[in-house]
Amino acid sequence: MIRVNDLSFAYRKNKLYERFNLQIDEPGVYGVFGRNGSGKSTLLKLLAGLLFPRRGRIEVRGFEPRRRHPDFLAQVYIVPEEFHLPDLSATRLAQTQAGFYAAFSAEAFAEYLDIFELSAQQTFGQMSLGQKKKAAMAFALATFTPVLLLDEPTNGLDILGRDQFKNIVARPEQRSRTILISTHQAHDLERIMSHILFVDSATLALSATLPELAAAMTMGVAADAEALAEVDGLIYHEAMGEQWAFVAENASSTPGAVHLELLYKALSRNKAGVLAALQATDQESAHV
Ligand SMILES: Nc1ncnc2c1ncn2[C@@H]1O[C@H](COP(=O)(O)OP(=O)(O)OP(=O)(O)O)[C@@H](O)[C@H]1O
Repeated sequence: MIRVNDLSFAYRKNKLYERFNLQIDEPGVYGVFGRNGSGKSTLLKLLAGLLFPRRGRIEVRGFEPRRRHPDFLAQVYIVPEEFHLPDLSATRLAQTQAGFYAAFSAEAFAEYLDIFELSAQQTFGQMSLGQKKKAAMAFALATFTPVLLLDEPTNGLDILGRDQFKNIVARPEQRSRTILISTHQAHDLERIMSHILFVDSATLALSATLPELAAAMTMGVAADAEALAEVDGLIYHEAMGEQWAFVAENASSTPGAVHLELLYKALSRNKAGVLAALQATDQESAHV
């Protein structure tokens, strides 16, 4: 469905991706993580055909995004972190733009606006920043394009708005889509993610499902240094007052707890340890 082979991309002399590979074959909610400036927004724009690779090949649902074929544009919807909405009401937006997306659902749009507590008649010019973001998201989610790319979707949303967003993404009608979400709100969004992608140093450092991560690692809090010393296979730990948060290899056959913020820190500080844990479970399951 999405294939990136040997991608190189640079903004003038600023090399961002070098021999980058990514393969996505199944629908799901993919969390795209990485440090500031690691290239998450750039990756989403490359997949949407808004930027062009310098080298390598990108394929999304059989199309090369850079060609911007109309059939490709009808299948992929992106909400960049910064976007512009014309000064229209939601109703008018649907009338003017829904026609581009064959599976757009006016009923779902109305329902999502309702969940976000927005009026379909109010114009975007009269909305706050967070309300505009919700309106853009409601439209994007109602397009039902097979591929949906959301850059920092919960930035600027209040606590209830974040819950509303999560509830919509988790609804059954969204399940057949491939949704890529670039975010730093790991803790906030971990409940809805099925896969994790981690971009680091111009490469894809990690691509795993949540069950794979839970089989390979466990994450939690040890009451004190003594308790931490008893944790086998430590990959990462950090002080939290008297307590210690940790990521460790999961030696048991029951899934460990996954906390994406801790995983993110472990990947940033000890990528080799995380990858070794994943590889170890890979080999174990290959022997079953
Ligand atoms: N239009 C541009 N022109 C030149 N350089 C750019 C441009 N957009 C981004 N960059 C640079 O490319 C790098 C990656 O930017 P990008 O926005 O893709 O990162 P990101 O992972 O989404 O970051 P953040 O987490 O801060 O949103 C950064 O070093 C940034 O300065």
